[in-house]
Amino acid sequence: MFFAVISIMPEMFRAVSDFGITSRALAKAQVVLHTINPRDFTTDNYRRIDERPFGGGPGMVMMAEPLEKAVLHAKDLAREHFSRLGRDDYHCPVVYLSPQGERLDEPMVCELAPLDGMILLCGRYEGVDERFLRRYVEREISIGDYVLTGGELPAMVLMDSVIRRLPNVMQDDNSALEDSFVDGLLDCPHYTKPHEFHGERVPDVLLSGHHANIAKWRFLEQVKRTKARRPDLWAAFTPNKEQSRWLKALDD
Ligand SMILES: NC(=O)c1ccc(NCc2cccc(O)c2)nc1
Repeated sequence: MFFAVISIMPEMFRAVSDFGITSRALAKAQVVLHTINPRDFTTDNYRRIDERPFGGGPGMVMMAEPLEKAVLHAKDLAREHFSRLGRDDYHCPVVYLSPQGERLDEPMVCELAPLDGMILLCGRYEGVDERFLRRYVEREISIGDYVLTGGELPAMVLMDSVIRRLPNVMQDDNSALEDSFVDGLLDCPHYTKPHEFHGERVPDVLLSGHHANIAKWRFLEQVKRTKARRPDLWAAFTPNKEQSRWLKALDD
């Protein structure tokens, strides 16, 4: 998967490129990451990328022109990348991370993971000149209803959530399938060694080796936890046939 991030703080992306599963995905060339600094596309001596907002008000706004040169460069990198793969039919949308965006959730991650790539625009300050956004941005995404000092952490959250769903990236591809939210419920409790921790033992069913009982126990634990913590998810949940049978047993 191809990623190009446009950011005035490209070093922040070492968090993705130098650590963990995302760095391994990069090393195995399952993921390509380019960082592009709009400052490199400025022409004045001060390398200006922001200016005071028209109409007054606090803070600064990111200017359209350096961002335009940066995004056109990102598109060139994408074209080169995919032409090396003999492909010219790729789709690599420009995505802007902002509190005004569509809320990122697991269904959206599943929708984004199959994309050929993404060009991620990380805003800072008060935001970006609207004329640039209207001309170049295809998707605006928010990771939650709060404001951060920049779009870099949201961009890394988005990248991480997508990269872990790529085939052969996780230790066990199934782990991404059994996450919280994947089946519309929160995840069940997990246990591992030691068998006893401050006198608290592991639930017997998990030591029974009886896989059907274990699956049922885990599902019912998911249900209990989702009902208690996320009634909104529980209200939207539609059980499959087997889950409906297990639920009936719960009510009996
Ligand atoms: N919730 C998010 O995904 C998110 C994204 C970015 C961000 N900060 C940069 C920024 C960018 C644009 C406007 C703006 O007001 C702030 N903060 C939070």
